[in-house]
Amino acid sequence: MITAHTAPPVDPTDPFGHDVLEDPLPLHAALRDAGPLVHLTEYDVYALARYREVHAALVDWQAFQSGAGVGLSNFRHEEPWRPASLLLENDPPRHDAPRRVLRAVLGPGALRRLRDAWFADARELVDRVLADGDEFDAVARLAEAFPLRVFPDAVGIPREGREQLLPLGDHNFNAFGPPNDLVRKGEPRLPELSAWVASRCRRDTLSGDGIGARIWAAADRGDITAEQAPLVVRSLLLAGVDTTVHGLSATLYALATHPDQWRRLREQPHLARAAFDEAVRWESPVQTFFRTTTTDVRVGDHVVPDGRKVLLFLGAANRDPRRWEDPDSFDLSRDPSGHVGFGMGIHQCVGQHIARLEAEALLTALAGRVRSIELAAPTVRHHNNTLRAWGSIPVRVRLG
Ligand code: HEM
Ligand SMILES: O=C(O)c1ccc(-n2ccnc2)cc1
Repeated sequence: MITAHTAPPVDPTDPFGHDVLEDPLPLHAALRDAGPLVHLTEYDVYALARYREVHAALVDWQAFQSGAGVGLSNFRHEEPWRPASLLLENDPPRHDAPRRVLRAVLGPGALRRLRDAWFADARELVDRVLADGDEFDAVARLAEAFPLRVFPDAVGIPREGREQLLPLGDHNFNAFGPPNDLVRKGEPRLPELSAWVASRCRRDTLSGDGIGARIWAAADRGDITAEQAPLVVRSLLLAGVDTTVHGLSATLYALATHPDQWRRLREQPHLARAAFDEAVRWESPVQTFFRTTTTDVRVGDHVVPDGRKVLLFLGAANRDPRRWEDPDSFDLSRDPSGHVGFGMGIHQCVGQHIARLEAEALLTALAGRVRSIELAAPTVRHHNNTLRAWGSIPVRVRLG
C-alpha cells in the first residue's frame, strides 16, 4: 500500500457545466497547471489533463479499467443504463474477441471496398450543395449529411429513419456524463430510439454485404457469440455517426478560420488526412472518457485509491504545451501523430480509419471545387457532456 504524501490540488469547477461545454480551454489550462493529478470536488472524482498522465492511463488498462464503465457511473455499484458496450466498457479477456471482429470488419478490406463509392458520393454531395449557392451551414449540409449518407449504407441499415442515429448518439454521449439537463433532454425519446436501434442490429434487417452482416458472419464462425453480434453492431451505430459529424465539423471550422491552411490543402490535396488528424488533435471531438482504478495507483506525489473514477481530459492533453509546440495553433505542417483524440492503447478507436476515409473523401471533393472558404456568420456550439460539438457553422465559399 503506497501512502499518499499529500492530497492533490482540488478544482470545484463543473466540467459538464454549460460554461465549460461552451469553452473548455480555460478549465483545461487550469487543470494542467494545477498538477499531474487533480481532485474534482463537484463529483468527487480525479482528473488527468496533462499529455503524459493521460497517455499513461490510456495504455495502462490493468490499473485504469474500462469494465466499470467509461462514464461517471461506476458499474461496480450501479447497473448500466443500457447493456454495457462489449468493447468500450469491457476489459481483456472479454474485450478481446469483439475487438478482433471489429478490427477485421473495419480493416483495410472494408476501406478498399468503400473508397471509390465514398469519393463519388462526396463529389456528388459537394456539387449539390454548391449548386444551391455560395453560403450554407457546413454542419447540416456537409458534416452531418455525408456521414449519414455513407456510414449507415456501409453498415447495411435501411435508409428510412436513419437520421435517428444523431439524437441517439447524442444521448449516448451525454449519458457518459452526470445525470444533468443534457441527459434529461434525451430521455423522453429513449425507449423509442432504443427499440429502433435494436431492430436495426438484427440479422434480418441488415443488408447482406454490409459491415453488419459481416459481424453476424463472425458469429456464425464462432468468433463471437450470437448474443454478442447485435451488441457489436449497436456499438457501430452508436459510435459511427456523431463522432464523425463533429470530427468533420471541427475540420471544416478549422479550415474556414485558417485561410492559409486551406490554401495549403488546395495546393497539396494529399494533406486531407493530415488536416483531419490535426483538427482531431486541435478540437478533440471526443473530449473525455472515465476510467476506474483497480488498485491504489500512484500519480506524481499522490495516490488514487482503488475503485475511484478518473476523468481523462483528452482535449486538454492534445493541447498540452509540455508535449506540443505552439499547441493552440492549427498547422498542417505539424506531425499530429501521438495525439490522444482517438485514445491510445487497447481501446484506441477501431473506427479511426473509417473516420479518416470519410474526411479524405469530403475534403478532397471540397478542395477540388472551392477556392476559398470563410465564416459567413457567427458559429453556434452544440453542448454535449462528452463531445465537442457544433450546432451550425455558416460558411461562404468562392469557387475556382
Ligand atoms: C472523429 C471520429 C472519432 C473519434 C474522435 C473517436 C474517438 C474515440 C476514442 C477517444 C476512443 C477510445 C475510447 C476509450 O479509450 O475509452 C474510441 C474508441 C472506439 N471507437 Fe471511436 N472515434 C471516432 C469515430 C469512430 C467511428 C466512425 C467508429 C465506428 C465505425 C468508432 C468506433 C469505436 C469503437 C467501437 C471504440 C471502442 C474500441 C475499444 O474499446 O476497443 N469510432 N473512439
Ligand atoms: O457501444 C457504445 O455505446 C459506444 C462504443 C464506442 C463509442 N465511441 C466513442 C468514440 N468512438 C466510438 C461510443 C459508444
